[in-house]
Amino acid sequence: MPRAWEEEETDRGRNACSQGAVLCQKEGQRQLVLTTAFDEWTARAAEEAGVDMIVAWGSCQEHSKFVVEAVRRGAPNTLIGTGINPGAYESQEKALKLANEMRAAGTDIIYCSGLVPEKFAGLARQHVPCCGHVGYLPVNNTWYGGPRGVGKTAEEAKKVYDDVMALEAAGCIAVEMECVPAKVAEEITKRTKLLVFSMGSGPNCDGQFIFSEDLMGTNLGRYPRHSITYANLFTCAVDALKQFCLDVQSGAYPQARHCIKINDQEFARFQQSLASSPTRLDRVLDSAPKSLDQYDHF
Ligand SMILES: Nc1nc(=O)c2c([nH]1)NC[C@@H]1CN(c3ccc(C(=O)N[C@@H](CCC(=O)O)C(=O)O)cc3)CN21
Ligand SMILES: CC(C)C(=O)C(=O)O
Repeated sequence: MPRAWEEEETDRGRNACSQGAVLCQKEGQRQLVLTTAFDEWTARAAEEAGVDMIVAWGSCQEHSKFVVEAVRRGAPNTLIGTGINPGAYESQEKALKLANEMRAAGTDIIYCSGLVPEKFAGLARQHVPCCGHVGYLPVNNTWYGGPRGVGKTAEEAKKVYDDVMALEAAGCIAVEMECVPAKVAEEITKRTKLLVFSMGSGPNCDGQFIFSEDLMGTNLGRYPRHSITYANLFTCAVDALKQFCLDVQSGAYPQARHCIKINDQEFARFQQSLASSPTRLDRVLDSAPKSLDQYDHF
């Protein structure tokens, strides 16, 4: 018998990789693959590559909508999670309103780091699929004192476990576990119903999540220890643009095949119509100051 996710993949429509199919991963059939996309072509590349879920967001609600719409155009058949800053959820009502707007823009799962469980519960009651975030939370950076592994002491590891249980009780369907020691992440994954997406938390979760800029080599900053890089697209882009500069400067571009033709007869008629028009040089000389008197007004 085909496994749930295989069945659904034979009939690809919007959300071929549905939440139901995704939740079956909890049975350990295979690791889910997650990455980020902030534009249409990266989303298309992720979908063509077979990524299970794309996480996309912007700097504010309006920007997030714009990003999610582009990502949905690029990846019509892939599950999308939208990260929303917990600060944007001023109230329970606002949380629902924002979540609905993001779902209208094309997202499937509301992804939020640092949101208090009560607000997640409000969303879950309205059947909004939610993904929480535990371990190192960049959005709460100040409290962690910068990026670091979280859960390296028994107490801190237990706190991560408690956070996951609170998200589970609030009705979330998944959690991103960021920079938690692999052995701790494994023990917690064994004990929660939630899908656990590992970002640097080892192999024994339900999926692996790496930023697309790290995978493709377009990260302009530091590559975190957990990242892996398969291409150097930034270098490729610089090479392509550099070659264009060289070709324009040397006259190698454009060639005949880049140019639009006009038949000889039409061109001859056009030239005739210009017979009495001054040349560019005439016009430039004509517009040059005749004498310094022109600058009287200074
Ligand atoms: N390109 C990119 N990749 C990411 O993984 C990523 C982002 N951006 N932006 C938001 C957050 C920030 N993240 C980070 C950033 C740095 C570390 C970091 O410095 N990690 C340590 C290992 C920690 C430890 O061993 O205690 C490192 O040495 O890389 C971790 C997560 C993950 N996220
Ligand atoms: C997707 C986002 C919330 C993330 O994982 C991060 O910034 O670490």
